[in-house]
Amino acid sequence: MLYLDYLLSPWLFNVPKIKISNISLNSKLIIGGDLFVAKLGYNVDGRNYIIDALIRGASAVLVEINNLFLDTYIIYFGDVPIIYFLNLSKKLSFISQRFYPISNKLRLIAITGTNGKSTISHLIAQWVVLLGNTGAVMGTIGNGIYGDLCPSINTTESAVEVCKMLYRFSKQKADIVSIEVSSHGLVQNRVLSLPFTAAIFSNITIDHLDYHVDMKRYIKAKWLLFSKHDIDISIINIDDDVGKCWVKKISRVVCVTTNRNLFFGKNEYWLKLDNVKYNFNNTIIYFDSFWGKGIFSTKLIGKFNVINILLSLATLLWMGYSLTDLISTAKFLKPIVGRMEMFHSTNKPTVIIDYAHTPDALKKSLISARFYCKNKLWCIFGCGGDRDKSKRSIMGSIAEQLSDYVVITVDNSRYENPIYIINDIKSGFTNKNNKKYFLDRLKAIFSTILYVDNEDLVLIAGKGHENYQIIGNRYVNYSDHLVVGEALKKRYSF
Ligand SMILES: CC(=O)N[C@H]1[C@@H](OP(=O)(O)OP(=O)(O)OC[C@H]2O[C@@H](n3ccc(=O)[nH]c3=O)[C@H](O)[C@@H]2O)O[C@H](CO)[C@@H](O)[C@@H]1O[C@H](C)C(=O)N[C@@H](C)C(=O)N[C@H](CCC(=O)O)C(=O)O
Ligand SMILES: Nc1ncnc2c1ncn2[C@@H]1O[C@H](COP(=O)(O)OP(=O)(O)OP(=O)(O)O)[C@@H](O)[C@H]1O
Repeated sequence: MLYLDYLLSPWLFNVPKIKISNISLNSKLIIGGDLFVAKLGYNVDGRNYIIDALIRGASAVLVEINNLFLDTYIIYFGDVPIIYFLNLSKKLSFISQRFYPISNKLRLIAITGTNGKSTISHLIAQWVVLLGNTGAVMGTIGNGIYGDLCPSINTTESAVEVCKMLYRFSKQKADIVSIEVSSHGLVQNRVLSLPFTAAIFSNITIDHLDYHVDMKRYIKAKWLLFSKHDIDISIINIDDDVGKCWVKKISRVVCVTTNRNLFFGKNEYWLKLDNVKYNFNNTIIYFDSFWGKGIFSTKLIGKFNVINILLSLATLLWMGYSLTDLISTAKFLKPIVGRMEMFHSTNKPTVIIDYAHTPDALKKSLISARFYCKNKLWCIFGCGGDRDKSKRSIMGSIAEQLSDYVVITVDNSRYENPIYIINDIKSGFTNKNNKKYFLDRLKAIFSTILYVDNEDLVLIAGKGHENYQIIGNRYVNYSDHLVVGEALKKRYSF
């Protein structure tokens, strides 16, 4: 509970003293005493719901406007002030943080990049827990104290929800929160007010061009985290060309690389891979860094997970965790749900479930999968509807080049006809050999697992942890994990 005049005092002085019990962007969630924020939406104009919010008992309304002359103008509906704000989307994170303050002991870590955000954020939270602290995460897999996550709507939730959750984590005495920050989240200022102890950049490759239009604008959106946010240190993957270019423009940075031939100055912060050994059940990592050298083994598999682990390690080292403790606990880090998760049992084919849904992720997961495959490599995947169409044919071409058999199926078709999506993927193929098509994902996976040889490996890409299929606007129960479990159970030993 807070008073409106105090809440808005950095921007306005003539605001009445009214008790506010909560902030909400959605009129449907307003209950008596709440502040309703009516913003210009991408689908609908939130200002159309002001009356709805008032009927439900809103005690004040903030309205986003484009007109400079109306900025900070207040009209009243009975006793309820309706306040016009220019650039409300830029102020909302600050307003929300004033309403939902966090302890200054809570350290926030932002993770951005096309791929690897969930993996890195979960690795950090897990590692922090292994070291005796309380870690929390916010991102695609869910939000909450590590081990007790609630499903998320967005990778990065709205400015209001982010602050609300941090307030809760702060009360739950979390020490560290790792927050996935999407490019949409940056453009929409969802984390603008947050003081980040560290900001991590994993990589940037083609994705989300339906929203950003071209790569230049997509990169510019990601750069917002490092140029317009409050950050103590940037932890940058310099194997990535964009990351390499950015470190020249950032003053406080830890450079992370898998290139052992790179050397760093005495005054630089750095961490590099010295050597790596990939085994069937684990990966052995040798590294060198500003903080010292080390070796550890991890249950995470897949080449790309090496840089994810190194970025997490560099962040925690910079934050003051001991090198010895980090090394001794690394072997307890668990693979992240739906990310290069391998299912292997004797006399049955090996199956990997991976969330790869971008061209680069699919390429890297297929390259990694090949390493664990003794015979033929099968790739089952689809592409999302109403999202970046430009990646579909590229993913088709990658799957054709890097696997022996390709099975195309559906993956969150939303309002698009799945046949058109499949045709877009097909347009990336150079021939018709070794391809199968299924409009039913369950059948695609079930029949493939029953059909393949014991020595084959089936990579199922795209849905990872998701336990639904989005058709139209309906979330229909569906899980790759359950289907794989049933299919492997059903398969008799050859
Ligand atoms: C296109 C887009 O980014 N939309 C995001 C945006 O929604 P919006 O505010 O424009 O929504 P809108 O439907 O036009 O509604 C406008 C306003 O009217 C309000 N309203 C609406 C109906 C009503 O009855 N009453 C009411 O008050 C809404 O609550 C909203 O405040 O702001 C919302 C709050 O932050 C987001 O949840 C929403 O994400 C939608 C669901 C979405 O699908 N976004 C995707 C594209 C996205 O953001 N993806 C990224 C990256 C994911 C990845 O890396 O793969 C993410 O961070 O999730
Ligand atoms: N460092 C990396 N480089 C390239 N690909 C990666 C990397 N890390 C993970 N991937 C691939 O991306 C997929 C998604 O990984 P993860 O969920 O960690 O990324 P994300 O950035 O959170 O994705 P999203 O924002 O879409 O949820 C993985 O299943 C894997 O195929």
